[in-house]
Amino acid sequence: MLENINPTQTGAWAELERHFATMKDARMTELFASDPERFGKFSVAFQDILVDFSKNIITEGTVEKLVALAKECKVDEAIKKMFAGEAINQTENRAVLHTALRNRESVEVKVDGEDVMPKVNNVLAKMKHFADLVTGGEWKGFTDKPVTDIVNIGIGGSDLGPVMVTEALRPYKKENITTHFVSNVDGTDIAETLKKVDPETTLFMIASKTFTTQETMTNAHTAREWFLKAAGDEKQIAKHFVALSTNEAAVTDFGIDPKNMFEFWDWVGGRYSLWSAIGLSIACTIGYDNFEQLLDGAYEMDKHFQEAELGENLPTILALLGVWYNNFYGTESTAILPYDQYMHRFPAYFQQGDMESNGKYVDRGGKAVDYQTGPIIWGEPGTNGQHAFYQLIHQGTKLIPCDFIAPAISQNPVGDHHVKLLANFFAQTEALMKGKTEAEVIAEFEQQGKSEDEYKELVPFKVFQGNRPTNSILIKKLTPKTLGSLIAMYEHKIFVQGVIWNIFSFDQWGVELGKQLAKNILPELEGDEEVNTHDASTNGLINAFKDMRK
Ligand SMILES: O=P(O)(O)OC[C@H]1O[C@](O)(CO)[C@@H](O)[C@@H]1O
Repeated sequence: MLENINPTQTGAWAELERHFATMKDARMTELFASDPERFGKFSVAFQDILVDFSKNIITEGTVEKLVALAKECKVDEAIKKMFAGEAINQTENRAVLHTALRNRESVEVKVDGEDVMPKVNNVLAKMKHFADLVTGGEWKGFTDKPVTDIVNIGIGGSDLGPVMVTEALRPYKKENITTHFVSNVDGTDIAETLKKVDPETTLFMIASKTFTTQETMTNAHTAREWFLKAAGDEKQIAKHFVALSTNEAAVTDFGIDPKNMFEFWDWVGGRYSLWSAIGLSIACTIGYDNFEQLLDGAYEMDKHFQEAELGENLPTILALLGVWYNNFYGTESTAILPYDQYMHRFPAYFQQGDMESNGKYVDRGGKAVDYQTGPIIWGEPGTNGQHAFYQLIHQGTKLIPCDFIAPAISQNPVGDHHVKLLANFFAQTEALMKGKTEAEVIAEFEQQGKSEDEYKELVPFKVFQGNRPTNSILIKKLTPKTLGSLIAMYEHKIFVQGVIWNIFSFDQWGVELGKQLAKNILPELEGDEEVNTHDASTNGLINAFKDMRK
């Protein structure tokens, strides 16, 4: 059980409020000018990852007070409880053990008195065997041809993780396998994918923790019909359909042989499941050895998270900086900006990871909170974002803390692309911090030989206030291992924030209402009768939809 601690009632919070009053007008440029050691003090190197958080509106006192808040909110105890398999997902009475899936030394982890590691390792061994057959061209279809295409059908955590990782690790892709992802219930998604593949050489992975999700089951049934039209015999399903799930009964009902089911367990949250059997599409795309490297990287970060002092602990530091802006500066969103094209789905992945975890207004005591919880997460790869939304980050009225992520070594060292990309990466965080003063704008005009009359009206538009906070996360190279560490770092950041905000980060009741109402509406869309069971807007829209289809 995690304790019910209102963070705003702690001594550390009151201390932070007082401290904020002294910090709200602080300028980062001045903090840098007054401390030549600032970069060293506010950066942490972890293996091939360097996190520089010196471009934040903080002093050593800020960090001390934030760490005191983490301590008062019992973050250290919460970490121990999570890793030990306590049922910290209290509203579902479940342990939270995605960390056991990458527990590479197989240290015993007990759930209800049973060590889960033997079954974790059994599934990993089964995944390895299967992935080796697929990538080795030995898994054959109903006409005895090797599989060339995988279609992963899943949504949310059963889609975004595998999509993000297979995209991020595209340079490690096996040449003989092409992987596709279908998630949306919009028929266009599956229809367009099926146009690209051949039933004789396609393997479908039905990825669903519950095996009841409407979108996934609808797409899975469409794929099954499409396949059977070509194969003509249900017995062939075994060669072309596997299930990644916790629900053996529903998998069997669907017609998939349980021996083609890769199991995981209710203590793996959907948005934390890429490390489990849900990662089978990853293992079959980049090869099992690389999948294992991904697990290794996450495990290294797990150890750091458990062992490092809170003030040196990367996930905790990132979490505390987020709390500082969210709860004291009143920021509403955080941008994740990878300067790596392969990481283009990384922001979307953590949009689910963070917003489904910490988008909660009820605290662990069941009461509505009177402070802000999870931020809005968004982002796009640099430099595309620069030419789209950075204007608002630089000169808008909203303060948006940003994480900039870049590899030092490119997977595609073409000409001078990478140094140009990285020049932008460094320039943006510098510009966001320094801004440009009125005097600098005027000096620039004068250098161009412009008279005061020519420039004076333009000056205010060209001033940048600066003082906009960023973290820079520089990684040596985007490898399976560094990616594993990076993902685990963000996962644990979300966890620490949830503990401090006194919410339950591992349930997602907020997605249920829409699902229920859609179920009620579905039968009403059949037939011609006018619908009048809802509010006037919903009735009006449904009836207009029916009219349009006449
Ligand atoms: O894997 P499942 O059970 O199909 O669920 C898919 C997704 O649906 C949710 O339950 C809600 O959107 C997510 O948490 C989950 O990742």
